[in-house]
Amino acid sequence: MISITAVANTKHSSDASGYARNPVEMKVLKFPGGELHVTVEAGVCADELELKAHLPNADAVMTLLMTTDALRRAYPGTPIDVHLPYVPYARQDRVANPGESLSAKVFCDLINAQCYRRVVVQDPHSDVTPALLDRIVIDDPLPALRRALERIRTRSMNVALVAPDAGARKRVLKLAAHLELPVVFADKIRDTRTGVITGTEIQGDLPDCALLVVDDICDGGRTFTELAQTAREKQNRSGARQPLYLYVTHGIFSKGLDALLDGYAAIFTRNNWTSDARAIQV
Ligand SMILES: O=P(O)(O)OC[C@H]1O[C@@H](O)[C@H](O)[C@@H]1O
Repeated sequence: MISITAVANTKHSSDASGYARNPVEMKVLKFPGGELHVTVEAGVCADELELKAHLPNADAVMTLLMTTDALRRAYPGTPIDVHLPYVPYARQDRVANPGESLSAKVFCDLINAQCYRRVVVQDPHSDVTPALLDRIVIDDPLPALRRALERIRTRSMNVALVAPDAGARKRVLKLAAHLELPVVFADKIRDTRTGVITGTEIQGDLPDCALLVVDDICDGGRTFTELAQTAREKQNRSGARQPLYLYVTHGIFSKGLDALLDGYAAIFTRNNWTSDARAIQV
């Protein structure tokens, strides 16, 4: 879904904030052949424009590009900020096998060509996205994670963060340092040709406290169901039974929540792509 807000400076009016924020209506049509057509409302008072775009598929990406063009024509010279909580294609950020495309670069080049004033994203998958996207602003990840921790702490006092794989390690270490929490490391074993996860290992002993697995994305969920199983086996061997929780910024949950909820006492997310309210939005 894409929404547009017109922000107008009202410093000389009675509005206390100094800014008026008004929605800009937009219409998206799909022709029988599959092509899209976008029309935006013209004439809304705007010193700047904000686009919010949830981009779960290629039609949504095309709609964003056409909306941007429509805005440039209807509001010439007005700066546009785009908020892309999830950056699609950011996960394929290196060429792992000869002959592959570099998807992250293809998508970031498309966004850079739009010349937005700012591109605001949440929890980019790796350092490659900030390196490729011009004028990127990364939203502070701590408030949402703190809200998840508050919910857990009402059930059990101490919490350790778990980095589910090597890719998550740097992110989780940084968050844990800010929050002064211990960290547990896990390693996901994946076949790079098929993408299939073939196992998970957890390093060392598990601390005697609740465990919060933290990652950027839950897609099909295999990373997390495998990790939950490995954690349970480890706990069974040591006789401990610390509750396991999951926090992901982008809750795609493409295979639903049932299998995940077998392994986790609660699932927290900043962006729930599903209508399943069992994933707690924080
Ligand atoms: O296992 P699923 O949920 O399909 O995929 C999510 C994982 O794949 C990675 O890119 C994400 O960072 C996360 O670790």
